[in-house]
Amino acid sequence: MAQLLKGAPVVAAMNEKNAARCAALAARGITPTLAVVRVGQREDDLAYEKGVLARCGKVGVAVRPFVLPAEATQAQLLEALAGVNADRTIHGCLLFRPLPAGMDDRTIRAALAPEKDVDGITDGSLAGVFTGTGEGFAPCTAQACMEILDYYGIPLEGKRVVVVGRSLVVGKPAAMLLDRKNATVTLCNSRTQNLPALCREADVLVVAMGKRGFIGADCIRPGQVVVDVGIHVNEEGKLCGDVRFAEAEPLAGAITPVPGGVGTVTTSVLVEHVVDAAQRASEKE
Ligand SMILES: NC(=O)C1=CN([C@@H]2O[C@H](COP(=O)(O)OP(=O)(O)OC[C@H]3O[C@@H](n4cnc5c(N)ncnc54)[C@H](OP(=O)(O)O)[C@@H]3O)[C@@H](O)[C@H]2O)C=CC1
Ligand SMILES: Nc1nc(=O)c2c([nH]1)NC[C@@H]1CN(c3ccc(C(=O)N[C@@H](CCC(=O)O)C(=O)O)cc3)C=[N+]21
Repeated sequence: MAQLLKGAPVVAAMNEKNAARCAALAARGITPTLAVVRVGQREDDLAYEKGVLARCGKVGVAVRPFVLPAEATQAQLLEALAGVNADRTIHGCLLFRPLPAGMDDRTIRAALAPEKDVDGITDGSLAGVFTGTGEGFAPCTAQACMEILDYYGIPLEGKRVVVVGRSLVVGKPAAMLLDRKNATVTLCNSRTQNLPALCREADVLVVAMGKRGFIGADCIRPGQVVVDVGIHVNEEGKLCGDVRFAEAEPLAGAITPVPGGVGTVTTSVLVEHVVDAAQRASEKE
């Protein structure tokens, strides 16, 4: 039986801290405020948005939705972002991606003011993750993995960590953050050979490949720590991860469940970044 690395206590601890910091800012007349920019009505955008609204409301972060129709042009989205950038009462911005076909992700990302990039999508934020200088913000999901490992006291220094998936949203920044903890990190991609054997060598296995149930018992060494970042909906309409939980759980030493794991912590990291951004902005005034 593996230890369950549930998100709930991590979220509770982060909520408490975020709420206290919000109250301190409110006493100075500042309401940390997040702009949520969405193009169209994609289902997983809406699911994430719902979680963000609930979590923000709970700790005292205001949310300003900017919703554009699915057929909006790139110029219209750039205009919305310019409005977000110019508005001094907005401290952070969450832009749902992937963007509709026909919009250039790079152009759009570059349009967001780096100091409002609480989701870590601009090159400036990612450079900060790379250099460890603390400028910008790390992508929330990558940081959520770290928050869980930290909360449960999972040792990383000198440990072998295998990260499966190298997207800029999760895998690559997670590898950088793990490296910063002096773990020995192996970063895998779709061309990686002998993935199961490689996975079994890890002390900590982080899975962010976007393939439902891809990781099974053949990839797990008894006692391993498994962090499952994947979020999918199965045939029964239930949330599940990239890891086949029923197979992995009896082998693993500790494992994050889906639902109730990394995904729940992601929103708390986002909220923390908004509070950080509001605090930084207030210190500049
Ligand atoms: N918990 C949360 O809050 C969040 C969860 N997610 C979930 O995390 C998962 C990953 O998301 P994201 O990073 O955006 O996904 P992407 O599709 O952008 O990236 C997937 C990565 O996995 C790699 N990969 C795919 N197949 C294999 C394979 N057979 N062996 C090794 N590597 C492979 C790809 O390699 P290559 O580069 O070679 O193509 C790629 O680097 C998804 O399930 C998503 O829903 C995402 C964001 C937030
Ligand atoms: N710029 C950007 N950043 C994202 O992080 C991003 C995005 N765009 N576009 C959409 C996808 C999808 N995504 C989800 C995250 C959590 C849940 C989710 O269901 N969360 C539950 C918990 C899930 C669980 O229990 O594991 C919750 O917050 O309560 C769903 C979807 C983020 N995304």
